[in-house]
Amino acid sequence: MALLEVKKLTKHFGGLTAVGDVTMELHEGELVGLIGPNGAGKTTLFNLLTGVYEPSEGTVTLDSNLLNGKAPYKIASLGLSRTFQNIRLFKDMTVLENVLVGFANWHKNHLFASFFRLPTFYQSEADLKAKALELLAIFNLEKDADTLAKNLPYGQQRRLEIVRALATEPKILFLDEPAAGMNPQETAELTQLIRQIKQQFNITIMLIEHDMSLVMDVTERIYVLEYGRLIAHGTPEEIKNNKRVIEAYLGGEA
Ligand SMILES: Nc1ncnc2c1ncn2[C@@H]1O[C@H](COP(=O)(O)OP(=O)(O)OP(=O)(O)O)[C@@H](O)[C@H]1O
Repeated sequence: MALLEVKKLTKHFGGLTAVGDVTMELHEGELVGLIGPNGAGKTTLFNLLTGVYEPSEGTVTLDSNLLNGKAPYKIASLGLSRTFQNIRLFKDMTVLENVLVGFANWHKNHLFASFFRLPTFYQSEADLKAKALELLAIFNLEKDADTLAKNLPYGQQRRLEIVRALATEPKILFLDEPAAGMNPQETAELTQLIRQIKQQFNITIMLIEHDMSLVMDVTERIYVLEYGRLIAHGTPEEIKNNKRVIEAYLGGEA
């Protein structure tokens, strides 16, 4: 059974159907791409999956839990984590503090564990700090632990955002245009980082990205949206050669 099941998901904004009748599945450990021209509905779809928007129609199910109508923090605590198109770090906090906030949000939502003093909750602050530093070390940010987030170079801020999203130990990580604004070297490092996350954490990742070489390089399957509708689904090779997809992109740029 799929980890995440999306059935006939639809979102209307007034007369506009931003996402229409989208059906898709994510399986455990997969790295899946979500592409489409500007305004195709990619971010709206992420917002529907993470509870920012309520669907007009359709269902989202994670591990047999229906997510419709649940608040974003609740959905996060069930195992969905995301990054945003525009960096949303606590810029005046240190790198380490940003990761600790990730932990804090997650623990706050595990009241059951807290109440019964399960080990997942009752770790001391020192333990959490050690765990945060461990995570930072995996992503080569440990040396910057005490640096204010705003003083990190752009590429590393994006990297930190991903680390913070991982701090909640998600089952699925949604990355919304992680390469936006990056230079080629930063994009190459990001490609490596995404591969590393998949290998080391074995989580499911869904990636929205306009950088086609990055998407084609790292993903196993790709869904393509245009005007809110799924127009294609397949391996990177299949998508690269799909006439309908090529038309959508050429049309979008014309
Ligand atoms: N809150 C909103 N209210 C009204 N319309 C919206 C809202 N959010 C998105 N839209 C519209 O829905 C459509 C899909 O937008 P969305 O941002 O999901 O596309 P996208 O594929 O992520 O685009 P991009 O690649 O440019 O980020 C667009 O026409 C957009 O203007």
